[in-house]
Amino acid sequence: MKKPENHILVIFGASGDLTKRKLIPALFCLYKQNLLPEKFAVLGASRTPLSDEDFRAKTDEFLPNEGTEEFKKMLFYEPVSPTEPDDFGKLKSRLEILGSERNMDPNYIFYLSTPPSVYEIIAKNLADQRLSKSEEYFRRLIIEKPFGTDLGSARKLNRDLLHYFEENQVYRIDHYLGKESVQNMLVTRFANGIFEPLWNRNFVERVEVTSAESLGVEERGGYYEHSGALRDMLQNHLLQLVGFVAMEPPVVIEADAIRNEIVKVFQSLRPISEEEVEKFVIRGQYIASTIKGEKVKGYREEPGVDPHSRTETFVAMKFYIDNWRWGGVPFYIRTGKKLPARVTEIVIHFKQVPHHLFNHAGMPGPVDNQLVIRIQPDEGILLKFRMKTPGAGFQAQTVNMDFHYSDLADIRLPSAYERLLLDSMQGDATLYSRGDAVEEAWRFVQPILSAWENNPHIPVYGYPAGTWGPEGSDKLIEDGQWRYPCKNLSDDGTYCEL
Ligand SMILES: NC(=O)C1=CN([C@@H]2O[C@H](COP(=O)(O)OP(=O)(O)OC[C@H]3O[C@@H](n4cnc5c(N)ncnc54)[C@H](OP(=O)(O)O)[C@@H]3O)[C@@H](O)[C@H]2O)C=CC1
Ligand SMILES: O=C1O[C@H](COP(=O)(O)O)[C@@H](O)[C@H](O)[C@H]1O
Repeated sequence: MKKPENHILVIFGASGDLTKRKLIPALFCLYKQNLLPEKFAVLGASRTPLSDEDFRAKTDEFLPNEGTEEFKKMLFYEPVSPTEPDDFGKLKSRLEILGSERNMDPNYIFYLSTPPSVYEIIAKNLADQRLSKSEEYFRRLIIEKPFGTDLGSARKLNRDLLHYFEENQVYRIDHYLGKESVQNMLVTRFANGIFEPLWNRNFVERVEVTSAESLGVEERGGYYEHSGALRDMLQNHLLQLVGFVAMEPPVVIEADAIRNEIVKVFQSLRPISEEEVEKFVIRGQYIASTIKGEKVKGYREEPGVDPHSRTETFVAMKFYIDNWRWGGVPFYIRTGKKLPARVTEIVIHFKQVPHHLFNHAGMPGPVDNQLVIRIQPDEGILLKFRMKTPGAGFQAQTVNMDFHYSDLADIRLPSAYERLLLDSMQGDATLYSRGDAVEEAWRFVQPILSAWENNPHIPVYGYPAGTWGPEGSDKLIEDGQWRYPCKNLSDDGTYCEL
């Protein structure tokens, strides 16, 4: 693979969690694979006063004990407050010094790993120093989610950023798109002749997307209280997965071609009105329970969480995509914390046969064929179909054809951040969200946010930690049930209303 052009990566918010836990380890993996540019430097920039050495030492926790010395020589630090214009003058001088010491072109990527409240001011201060645009060199801006907290703020954020940078310079990270198995969906669908003819309303009964986490909110209660599962996971990661499942074949595998198709899917999402929210959307919050004899905290007992909180830690919904391919096919999506397993998967349920030849006395009823795309863990694809049970008569049973990525010898799955960072260095925005798609996704979820805000009577159902969420989520699916990759873990699998 061709190495990216020489550049300096500036990370704002470099003293924070994401930098040490994800970004620096991802850069180290790229370094080990010899995928970083010939000449490259990382300049950490945040308010905490740190020296280069302090910054390097801070990265130790998530790097291997040995073999990192050469890599760490590429890490530098400059104290910068996003709101201090003078600091950006110093940042510019530091970039020039680093560039001339290393004989590098002034290509820059600015990674905003700060709270979103300072995205605009950082962009402005960069622009004021003439660091945002250049005729000759590349200037890119990577931003972390959340891209706004509702439709209005998302539109404002886009407008604000596009005041200083062009859309093709802005890389909005949705780390789900960096997952190998998500990208494989494109290959599975469009590099095989067997799936695409069936991938439509004529053969598909319903589509299910689950992203379950076994962890709770851990130390992020303060952030999560103002976010909840709808904003944190559904508006972005889950809808992006829907985009990949439902999109039309792009003309070419290029950023704009793929992103155009994803936007079209989002534009075709049938709007759910505020009045319909109760019918189509179920929210829940985990409550204390006992899992395998051990007491587990409820969400309201977590640090940073209001003891009367009504923030949802679980959301499930049903919706339709009103277009030629998917007209009338229900889509069901759900996500939640403190569920029985960490699993993200997409299930395509195919329609049953029109006449049940083998459905006579003593035989189990017809079962739909399912294609399960396992995003994580144990990435792979599973096809469930019926086979004759060996022996007399015509007994049928469901069997699995099961591919696991781990069966591919010598294949290491790169982390999402590794892939996405490398893509941004190559100038490839295919796996980054485009502004219009982000706004369309907010447009779709906005009535849900408004309904919850305006109608406190809409229930937040409690579900015991370690179970699959509120009972109502099962009732969303009229003819069938969610695929449960494992059973409830809670000893107390009862439901209640908060
Ligand atoms: N951590 C994660 O796993 C994920 C994080 N994200 C997103 O990434 C971004 C960074 O997250 P994370 O690293 O966890 O956050 P942290 O709070 O750990 O770090 C953010 C850094 O930004 C700086 N900062 C904090 N508040 C301000 C402020 N008001 N003005 C200027 N700088 C500030 C701080 O550095 P200093 O005080 O030194 O300036 C801090 O170290 C956020 O947008 C988050 O939503 C997205 C997905 C996952
Ligand atoms: O963006 C987020 O994603 C994580 C889940 O990511 P995964 O790669 O572990 O599936 C989630 O825990 C977090 O709340 C959310 O902000």
